[in-house]
Amino acid sequence: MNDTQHAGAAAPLKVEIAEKTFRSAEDVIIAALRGLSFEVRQGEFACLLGPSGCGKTTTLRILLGLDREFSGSYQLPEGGSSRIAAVFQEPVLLPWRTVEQNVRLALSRDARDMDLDGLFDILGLSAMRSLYPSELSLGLARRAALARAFATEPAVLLLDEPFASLDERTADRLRRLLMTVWSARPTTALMVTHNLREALLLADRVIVLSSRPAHVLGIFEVEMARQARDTKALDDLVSDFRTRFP
Ligand SMILES: Nc1ncnc2c1ncn2[C@@H]1O[C@H](COP(=O)(O)OP(=O)(O)OP(=O)(O)O)[C@@H](O)[C@H]1O
Repeated sequence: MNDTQHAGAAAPLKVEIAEKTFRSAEDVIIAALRGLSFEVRQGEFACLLGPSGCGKTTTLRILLGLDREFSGSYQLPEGGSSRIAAVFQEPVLLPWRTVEQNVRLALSRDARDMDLDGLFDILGLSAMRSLYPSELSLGLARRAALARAFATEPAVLLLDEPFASLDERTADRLRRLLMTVWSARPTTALMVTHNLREALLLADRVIVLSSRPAHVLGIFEVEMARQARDTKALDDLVSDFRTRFP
């Protein structure tokens, strides 16, 4: 049994998943999540950090309404022109539409003509608006996917390892672009990652998950201002983190 509630814009994203199981091809029951409970406050950037296969993507799929076979409940804040936006590892762009058309198609009809200059500018996409997805590098395609997600001004933004399989320089540039666009348009955000440094660079709070079946081991608050998180500061944050979560 599950239950989805919608709360006011100031309400947190609240997750209370009692259990989520899968049945394997060999008919074995696999418990992916058990007693998973956490909140993301309004306007906060949180990371879900956990080992490979612990149930992170499963959690996002439940929040996106793509998987309703679980016991428990969750509550999504409301607001924005769309309630929820998602950015996945693979930026699912329509190949026969330009970058700009891909972004505008995500908008509600009455917002289709909105001014997107500022958003394209922040993401360094101004010169790529009329390109087609096949003409974009992987990094540019991810930027287009971020533009599409932020353009809808969602009440919640879910990101599933959006920088995976990029070379480290491109990934780092994109992380910084994400922070610039997020700071310009603060949005309640939950990002899945298994990259500790990435989580400590981006997040206000890191929600640390156990191995499968996932539950919360603890919360690591990153109290340092984002501009101060340079290489040395990140090394210190990593060692603080390792002291708490060996
Ligand atoms: N449709 C499915 N059928 C059976 N088992 C599944 C299914 N989807 C996920 N699982 C299993 O549930 C567990 C959690 O999977 P999930 O993809 O949520 O993990 P994850 O934390 O996102 O992993 P990663 O970091 O490697 O992407 C894994 O053991 C996975 O094999």
